[in-house]
Amino acid sequence: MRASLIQIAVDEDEPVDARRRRVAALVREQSGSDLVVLPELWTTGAFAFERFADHAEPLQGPTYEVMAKAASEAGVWLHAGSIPERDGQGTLYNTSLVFSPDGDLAAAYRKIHRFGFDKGEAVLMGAGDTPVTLALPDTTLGLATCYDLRFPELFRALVDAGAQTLVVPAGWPERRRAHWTLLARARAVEDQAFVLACGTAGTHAGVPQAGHSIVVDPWGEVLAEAGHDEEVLTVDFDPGRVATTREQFPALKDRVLGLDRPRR
Ligand SMILES: NC(=O)CCC(=O)C(=O)O
Repeated sequence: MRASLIQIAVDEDEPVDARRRRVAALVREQSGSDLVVLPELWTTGAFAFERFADHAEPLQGPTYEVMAKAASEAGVWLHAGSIPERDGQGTLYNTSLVFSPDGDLAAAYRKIHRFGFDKGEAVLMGAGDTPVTLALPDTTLGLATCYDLRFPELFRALVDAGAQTLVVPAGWPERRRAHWTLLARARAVEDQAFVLACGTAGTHAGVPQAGHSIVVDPWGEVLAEAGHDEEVLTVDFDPGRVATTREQFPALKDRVLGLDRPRR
Protein backbone atom coordinates (compact mmCIF):
# COMPACT_ATOMS: atom_id res chain seq x y z
CA MET A 1 0.00 0.00 0.00
CA ARG A 2 1.33 3.45 -0.91
CA ALA A 3 0.52 6.51 1.22
CA SER A 4 1.45 10.12 0.52
CA LEU A 5 1.37 12.69 3.30
CA ILE A 6 1.23 16.26 2.01
CA GLN A 7 2.87 18.51 4.58
CA ILE A 8 1.31 21.81 3.55
CA ALA A 9 2.91 25.15 4.37
CA VAL A 10 0.22 27.31 5.99
CA ASP A 11 0.74 31.05 6.23
CA GLU A 12 -1.66 33.96 6.19
CA ASP A 13 -0.27 35.53 3.01
CA GLU A 14 -1.84 32.91 0.80
CA PRO A 15 -5.60 33.40 0.25
CA VAL A 16 -7.64 30.37 1.33
CA ASP A 17 -9.08 29.77 -2.16
CA ALA A 18 -5.62 29.84 -3.70
CA ARG A 19 -4.41 27.33 -1.13
CA ARG A 20 -7.37 25.04 -1.86
CA ARG A 21 -6.49 25.08 -5.58
CA ARG A 22 -2.80 24.53 -4.87
CA VAL A 23 -3.50 21.61 -2.53
CA ALA A 24 -5.95 20.05 -5.00
CA ALA A 25 -3.19 20.10 -7.64
CA LEU A 26 -0.80 18.42 -5.17
CA VAL A 27 -3.43 15.73 -4.46
CA ARG A 28 -3.87 15.10 -8.20
CA GLU A 29 -0.10 14.61 -8.52
CA GLN A 30 -0.33 11.64 -6.08
CA SER A 31 -2.47 9.57 -8.46
CA GLY A 32 -0.30 6.44 -8.05
CA SER A 33 -0.89 6.37 -4.28
CA ASP A 34 -3.63 4.43 -2.53
CA LEU A 35 -4.07 6.93 0.29
CA VAL A 36 -3.28 10.65 0.49
CA VAL A 37 -3.29 12.49 3.83
CA LEU A 38 -3.48 16.25 4.49
CA PRO A 39 -2.93 18.10 7.80
CA GLU A 40 -5.26 19.65 10.36
CA LEU A 41 -7.06 22.94 9.60
CA TRP A 42 -4.84 23.70 6.61
CA THR A 43 -7.25 26.32 5.24
CA THR A 44 -6.87 28.57 8.30
CA GLY A 45 -3.98 27.24 10.40
CA ALA A 46 -4.62 25.35 13.64
CA PHE A 47 -3.36 28.26 15.77
CA ALA A 48 -5.09 31.06 13.81
CA PHE A 49 -8.00 31.08 16.24
CA GLU A 50 -9.30 34.47 15.11
CA ARG A 51 -9.73 33.07 11.57
CA PHE A 52 -11.87 30.07 12.55
CA ALA A 53 -15.23 31.86 12.50
CA ASP A 54 -14.55 33.77 9.26
CA HIS A 55 -13.44 30.66 7.39
CA ALA A 56 -15.81 28.13 8.96
CA GLU A 57 -17.84 26.21 6.39
CA PRO A 58 -20.65 23.69 6.36
CA LEU A 59 -19.55 20.07 6.03
CA GLN A 60 -20.35 20.15 2.32
CA GLY A 61 -18.73 23.55 1.77
CA PRO A 62 -15.97 24.75 -0.55
CA THR A 63 -13.20 22.54 0.87
CA TYR A 64 -15.45 19.47 0.62
CA GLU A 65 -16.23 20.25 -3.02
CA VAL A 66 -12.64 20.85 -4.07
CA MET A 67 -11.31 17.81 -2.19
CA ALA A 68 -14.05 15.42 -3.38
CA LYS A 69 -13.16 16.37 -6.95
CA ALA A 70 -9.42 16.03 -6.31
CA ALA A 71 -9.91 12.55 -4.80
CA SER A 72 -11.88 11.33 -7.80
CA GLU A 73 -9.51 12.92 -10.32
CA ALA A 74 -6.52 11.29 -8.60
CA GLY A 75 -8.40 8.02 -7.96
CA VAL A 76 -7.16 7.89 -4.35
CA TRP A 77 -8.57 7.54 -0.87
CA LEU A 78 -8.13 11.07 0.43
CA HIS A 79 -7.95 11.98 4.09
CA ALA A 80 -8.45 15.69 3.42
CA GLY A 81 -7.24 16.77 6.86
CA SER A 82 -9.68 18.84 8.86
CA ILE A 83 -11.83 21.91 8.28
CA PRO A 84 -13.44 24.39 10.68
CA GLU A 85 -16.97 23.03 10.26
CA ARG A 86 -20.02 25.13 11.23
CA ASP A 87 -23.10 23.00 11.90
CA GLY A 88 -26.75 24.01 11.50
CA GLN A 89 -26.85 25.44 15.05
CA GLY A 90 -23.78 27.62 14.47
CA THR A 91 -21.38 25.49 16.53
CA LEU A 92 -17.86 25.08 15.15
CA TYR A 93 -16.09 21.72 15.05
CA ASN A 94 -12.63 20.64 13.94
CA THR A 95 -13.83 18.04 11.44
CA SER A 96 -11.80 15.62 9.35
CA LEU A 97 -13.12 14.40 6.01
CA VAL A 98 -12.18 11.22 4.16
CA PHE A 99 -13.16 10.72 0.52
CA SER A 100 -13.27 7.53 -1.52
CA PRO A 101 -11.58 7.29 -4.95
CA ASP A 102 -15.01 8.02 -6.44
CA GLY A 103 -15.12 11.34 -4.61
CA ASP A 104 -17.80 10.26 -2.14
CA LEU A 105 -17.55 11.18 1.53
CA ALA A 106 -16.55 7.95 3.28
CA ALA A 107 -16.06 9.26 6.84
CA ALA A 108 -16.15 12.44 8.93
CA TYR A 109 -14.59 12.76 12.38
CA ARG A 110 -15.07 15.66 14.81
CA LYS A 111 -11.93 16.09 16.96
CA ILE A 112 -12.66 14.88 20.47
CA HIS A 113 -9.84 16.55 22.46
CA ARG A 114 -9.73 20.29 21.77
CA PHE A 115 -6.44 22.08 22.31
CA GLY A 116 -5.92 25.28 24.32
CA PHE A 117 -7.04 24.55 27.90
CA ASP A 118 -9.10 27.69 28.65
CA LYS A 119 -8.63 29.47 25.32
CA GLY A 120 -8.29 28.99 21.55
CA GLU A 121 -9.81 25.89 20.01
CA ALA A 122 -10.95 24.62 23.43
CA VAL A 123 -13.40 27.51 23.82
CA LEU A 124 -14.15 28.32 20.17
CA MET A 125 -15.09 24.83 19.02
CA GLY A 126 -17.38 22.08 20.17
CA ALA A 127 -16.02 18.62 21.00
CA GLY A 128 -16.73 15.52 19.01
CA ASP A 129 -17.84 12.47 20.95
CA THR A 130 -17.50 9.57 18.54
CA PRO A 131 -14.35 7.63 17.59
CA VAL A 132 -14.40 6.86 13.85
CA THR A 133 -12.90 3.98 11.88
CA LEU A 134 -13.11 3.35 8.17
CA ALA A 135 -12.51 0.06 6.36
CA LEU A 136 -10.43 0.46 3.18
CA PRO A 137 -9.76 -2.50 0.88
CA ASP A 138 -6.39 -3.31 2.53
CA THR A 139 -6.55 -1.82 6.02
CA THR A 140 -8.91 -0.20 8.49
CA LEU A 141 -8.20 3.43 9.33
CA GLY A 142 -8.62 4.90 12.80
CA LEU A 143 -9.07 8.68 12.79
CA ALA A 144 -7.62 11.11 15.31
CA THR A 145 -6.55 14.76 15.13
CA CYS A 146 -3.43 16.48 16.53
CA TYR A 147 -3.92 16.94 20.31
CA ASP A 148 -5.82 13.61 20.34
CA LEU A 149 -2.36 12.03 19.98
CA ARG A 150 -1.81 12.68 23.71
CA PHE A 151 -4.79 10.51 24.73
CA PRO A 152 -4.00 6.79 24.38
CA GLU A 153 -7.50 5.74 25.47
CA LEU A 154 -8.92 7.14 22.22
CA PHE A 155 -6.48 5.04 20.23
CA ARG A 156 -7.39 1.92 22.22
CA ALA A 157 -11.04 2.60 21.38
CA LEU A 158 -10.04 2.80 17.71
CA VAL A 159 -8.10 -0.47 17.97
CA ASP A 160 -11.11 -2.13 19.64
CA ALA A 161 -13.18 -0.95 16.66
CA GLY A 162 -10.73 -2.64 14.27
CA ALA A 163 -8.22 0.10 13.41
CA GLN A 164 -4.91 -1.03 11.93
CA THR A 165 -3.66 2.26 10.46
CA LEU A 166 -3.97 5.32 12.68
CA VAL A 167 -4.16 8.56 10.70
CA VAL A 168 -3.38 11.80 12.53
CA PRO A 169 -3.60 15.14 10.71
CA ALA A 170 -2.04 17.88 12.82
CA GLY A 171 -0.87 21.46 13.13
CA TRP A 172 1.83 20.73 15.69
CA PRO A 173 4.19 23.51 16.79
CA GLU A 174 7.96 23.34 16.45
CA ARG A 175 8.30 24.05 20.18
CA ARG A 176 6.91 20.60 21.04
CA ARG A 177 8.32 18.64 18.09
CA ALA A 178 9.99 16.11 20.40
CA HIS A 179 6.56 15.21 21.85
CA TRP A 180 5.13 14.72 18.34
CA THR A 181 7.72 12.18 17.29
CA LEU A 182 7.70 10.40 20.64
CA LEU A 183 3.89 10.16 20.81
CA ALA A 184 3.56 8.97 17.21
CA ARG A 185 6.00 6.15 17.95
CA ALA A 186 4.36 5.38 21.31
CA ARG A 187 0.90 5.04 19.75
CA ALA A 188 2.35 2.73 17.05
CA VAL A 189 4.12 0.50 19.59
CA GLU A 190 1.31 0.27 22.15
CA ASP A 191 -1.42 -0.26 19.55
CA GLN A 192 0.72 -2.36 17.21
CA ALA A 193 -0.53 -0.32 14.29
CA PHE A 194 0.82 1.90 11.55
CA VAL A 195 0.75 5.60 12.41
CA LEU A 196 0.52 8.13 9.57
CA ALA A 197 0.88 11.57 11.15
CA CYS A 198 0.75 14.56 8.80
CA GLY A 199 1.65 18.01 10.12
CA THR A 200 1.95 21.48 8.65
CA ALA A 201 4.98 23.53 7.65
CA GLY A 202 5.45 27.30 7.67
CA THR A 203 4.49 29.80 10.36
CA HIS A 204 0.97 31.04 11.02
CA ALA A 205 -0.37 33.22 13.84
CA GLY A 206 3.26 33.63 14.90
CA VAL A 207 3.59 29.90 15.68
CA PRO A 208 6.36 28.11 13.74
CA GLN A 209 5.14 24.65 12.75
CA ALA A 210 7.12 21.49 13.34
CA GLY A 211 6.66 19.80 9.98
CA HIS A 212 8.31 16.37 10.46
CA SER A 213 5.31 14.39 9.29
CA ILE A 214 6.05 10.81 10.17
CA VAL A 215 5.11 7.24 9.27
CA VAL A 216 5.75 4.60 11.93
CA ASP A 217 5.30 0.83 11.62
CA PRO A 218 3.68 -1.47 14.22
CA TRP A 219 7.09 -2.23 15.75
CA GLY A 220 7.75 1.48 16.33
CA GLU A 221 10.27 1.86 13.53
CA VAL A 222 10.13 5.14 11.63
CA LEU A 223 9.53 4.29 7.96
CA ALA A 224 9.73 7.89 6.75
CA GLU A 225 9.98 11.36 8.26
CA ALA A 226 9.66 14.72 6.53
CA GLY A 227 11.81 17.76 7.08
CA HIS A 228 10.71 21.17 8.22
CA ASP A 229 9.36 22.65 4.95
CA GLU A 230 6.47 21.84 2.65
CA GLU A 231 6.96 18.39 1.13
CA VAL A 232 5.20 15.23 0.02
CA LEU A 233 6.24 12.22 2.08
CA THR A 234 5.52 8.99 0.20
CA VAL A 235 5.91 5.56 1.75
CA ASP A 236 5.11 1.97 0.77
CA PHE A 237 4.03 -0.31 3.57
CA ASP A 238 2.55 -3.77 4.03
CA PRO A 239 -0.71 -3.51 6.04
CA GLY A 240 -0.42 -7.25 6.76
CA ARG A 241 2.35 -6.44 9.25
CA VAL A 242 -0.26 -5.36 11.79
CA ALA A 243 -1.67 -8.88 12.00
CA THR A 244 1.75 -10.56 12.09
CA THR A 245 3.05 -8.18 14.77
CA ARG A 246 -0.06 -8.75 16.91
CA GLU A 247 0.29 -12.53 16.47
CA GLN A 248 4.03 -12.74 17.13
CA PHE A 249 4.05 -10.34 20.11
CA PRO A 250 0.47 -10.59 21.45
CA ALA A 251 0.68 -7.88 24.11
CA LEU A 252 -2.78 -6.52 23.25
CA LYS A 253 -4.24 -9.81 24.49
CA ASP A 254 -2.83 -9.10 27.97
CA ARG A 255 -4.84 -5.92 28.45
CA VAL A 256 -6.72 -5.71 31.73
CA LEU A 257 -9.89 -3.79 30.97
CA GLY A 258 -11.79 -1.51 33.30
CA LEU A 259 -8.79 -0.06 35.21
CA ASP A 260 -10.15 3.43 34.51
CA ARG A 261 -13.16 2.66 36.71
CA PRO A 262 -12.97 2.56 40.51
CA ARG A 263 -12.92 -0.97 41.98
CA ARG A 264 -14.55 -2.13 45.17
N1 LIG B 1 -3.77 21.79 17.17
C1 LIG B 1 -3.44 21.05 18.20
O1 LIG B 1 -4.17 20.16 18.60
C2 LIG B 1 -2.13 21.39 18.84
C3 LIG B 1 -1.68 20.33 19.84
C4 LIG B 1 -0.40 20.71 20.52
O2 LIG B 1 0.19 21.73 20.24
C5 LIG B 1 0.12 19.80 21.55
O3 LIG B 1 -0.54 18.80 21.88
O4 LIG B 1 1.23 20.07 22.04
